[in-house]
Amino acid sequence: MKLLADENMPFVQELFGDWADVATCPGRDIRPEQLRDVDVLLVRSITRVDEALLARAERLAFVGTATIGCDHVDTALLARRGIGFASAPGCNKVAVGDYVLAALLRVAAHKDWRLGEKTLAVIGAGNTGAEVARRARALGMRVMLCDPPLAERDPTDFVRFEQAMSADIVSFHVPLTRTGPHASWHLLDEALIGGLHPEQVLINACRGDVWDNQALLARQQGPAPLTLVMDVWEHEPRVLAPLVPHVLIASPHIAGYSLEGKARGTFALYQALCAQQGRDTGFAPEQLLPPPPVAGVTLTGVPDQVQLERLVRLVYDIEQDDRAFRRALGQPGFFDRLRKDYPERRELGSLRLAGAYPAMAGLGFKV
Ligand SMILES: NC(=O)C1=CN([C@@H]2O[C@H](COP(=O)(O)OP(=O)(O)OC[C@H]3O[C@@H](n4cnc5c(N)ncnc54)[C@H](O)[C@@H]3O)[C@@H](O)[C@H]2O)C=CC1
Ligand SMILES: O=C(O)C(=O)[C@H](O)COP(=O)(O)O
Repeated sequence: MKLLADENMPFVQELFGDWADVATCPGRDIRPEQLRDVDVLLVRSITRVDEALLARAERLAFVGTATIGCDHVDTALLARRGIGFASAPGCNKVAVGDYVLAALLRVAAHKDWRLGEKTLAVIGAGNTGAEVARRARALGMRVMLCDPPLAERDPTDFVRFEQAMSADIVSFHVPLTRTGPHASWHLLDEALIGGLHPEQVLINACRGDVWDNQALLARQQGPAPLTLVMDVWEHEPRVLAPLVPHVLIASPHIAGYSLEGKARGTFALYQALCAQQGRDTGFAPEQLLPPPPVAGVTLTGVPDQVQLERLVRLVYDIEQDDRAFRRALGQPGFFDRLRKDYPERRELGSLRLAGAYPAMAGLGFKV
């Protein structure tokens, strides 16, 4: 069995090496001719799996994407051609929660805000949105959820989009869709951007095209800019460079890049391929992980917001990501290079807190 995988997918050798002939290559460079004799293709979000890519893939029996988002895969085409498909729902949701928590604490320090006095709206209350909501509640924030597709089934817990957009902080967690009643392409459009209050904070850790980046630039260059946290960008890997100086935290689509999240992603594909081939799964994803660099901390009291930020930074330093992004901006291929060379990052749950109050578990720590 020949397996071709994106070179940025860890643990492929460990999981598939003894039953497949494994080759890897950069995800953006996979060409149709490379797939001629490939049985299994494992990709990440940067490989567009469509008619053109699969033109010569006569043996292909399985495609897996080690990601939550599937907007890069023509799943209808795979179904038509009888090619098995799997993604990794929820694999890196915890990492996205950690990223947004780190961002919230940075924003609060920057604006001299007490988060417990602020409202946060989550647009898209699925796996990643729920992780963010859980952390925000643990910070004492008032949380609004906006998810029209879920609200159609049961409106009880949801607010309308217009109300959500009035929150102090609005965090976006929707899949990228271009058609249908809940299409999310440019969900944040020029008209909406123009109507926001200058004190508001917007966070995008889902897909770049959900925000109109040109319209945002126009707003940021005007007299009343917003506070922005951007992990994802329209037209990645290209970035609208003039926007970056107007963004408080800028990162190269790494919100989900914890080692645990990546391990879960590859493992989900391993499980799906084992199921397709009637093979037993011999591993647990935890077995793939090395011990965390910092395993435990003993607290002597309830940490305040500043101490909490320090505690988060012991595991994940979002400012380091921001600095690396700004340093590299403009260099050829900088976006993909930062992602490829991304330092090993662990989830907050890898840190055990002794003496912690129970709400710390809501923030993602192990207590
Ligand atoms: N920056 C990063 O590293 C990462 C980005 N992502 C992106 O985040 C997206 C969301 O991930 P999950 O929460 O795991 O997906 P999910 O499928 O669990 O949840 C998405 C939610 O959005 C809702 N939704 C759909 N259209 C909407 C609209 N127009 N307005 C409001 N809500 C809407 C859905 O009903 C669903 O509940 C993924 O599709 C992916 O594109 C995911 C992981 C990492
Ligand atoms: O899971 C998703 O969806 C994501 O956005 C991934 O975390 C992005 O990772 P890559 O697939 O682009 O490496």
